[in-house]
Amino acid sequence: MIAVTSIQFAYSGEKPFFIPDFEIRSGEALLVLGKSGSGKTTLLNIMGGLLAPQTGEVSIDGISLYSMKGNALDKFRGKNIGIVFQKPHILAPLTVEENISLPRFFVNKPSGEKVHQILSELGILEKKAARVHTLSEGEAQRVSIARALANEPKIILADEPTASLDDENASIVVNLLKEQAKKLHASLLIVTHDQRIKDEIETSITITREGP
Ligand SMILES: Nc1ncnc2c1ncn2[C@@H]1O[C@H](COP(=O)(O)OP(=O)(O)OP(=O)(O)O)[C@@H](O)[C@H]1O
Repeated sequence: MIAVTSIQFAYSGEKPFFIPDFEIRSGEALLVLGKSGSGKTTLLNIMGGLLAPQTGEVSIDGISLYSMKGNALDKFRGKNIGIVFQKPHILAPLTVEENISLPRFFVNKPSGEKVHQILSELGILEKKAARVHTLSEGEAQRVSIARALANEPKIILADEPTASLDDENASIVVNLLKEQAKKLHASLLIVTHDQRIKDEIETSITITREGP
């Protein structure tokens, strides 16, 4: 479970964001909606341990994220949080399989079978030896999801995962995220302004720059 409490955040010299308190229990999903510039990616980065708020707390299973710093925070993030970025951050010189193995390598977990299982569940096993530039956008997004899931995280954060996808691929990607979150008993947060996702995930909050 992830809980966001009393967060205050402003980029230097800018006006603050209004971030409501909320929690996402294990196995549950939440959509964060809001116009462009409302602070959705900012919120995701705060929840992912990438951007410390000025005040307030993000806690994961009772552990306060920002009570940790530097290496300890990086390790905790690597082990517990899977982030699907807006643009797939996949490493071009590596194959699909190597890209998915990397996060496991960093936390000293063996790859092999687990990586095959994830690739197979996401329907990209036959692409395991492929280089990233040979993939379609839908496939690249699935690789990106596979990489976020590689360490079987407790928290899955996805930033506009369907933005560049057609209806069919958008639906496949959302359902994969939902299924995997259920299976891992993880909390899933999807940040989006894609109206198509609203039909797939019922619970949502909307953030605005002006506040309530
Ligand atoms: N590092 C930064 N320094 C200063 N301002 C920033 C920084 N990153 C983002 N911003 C500003 O903060 C606001 C919110 O950005 P953010 O990316 O969180 O919005 P968003 O809701 O995710 O937008 P979109 O839907 O377009 O991705 C924007 O006005 C943006 O220009």
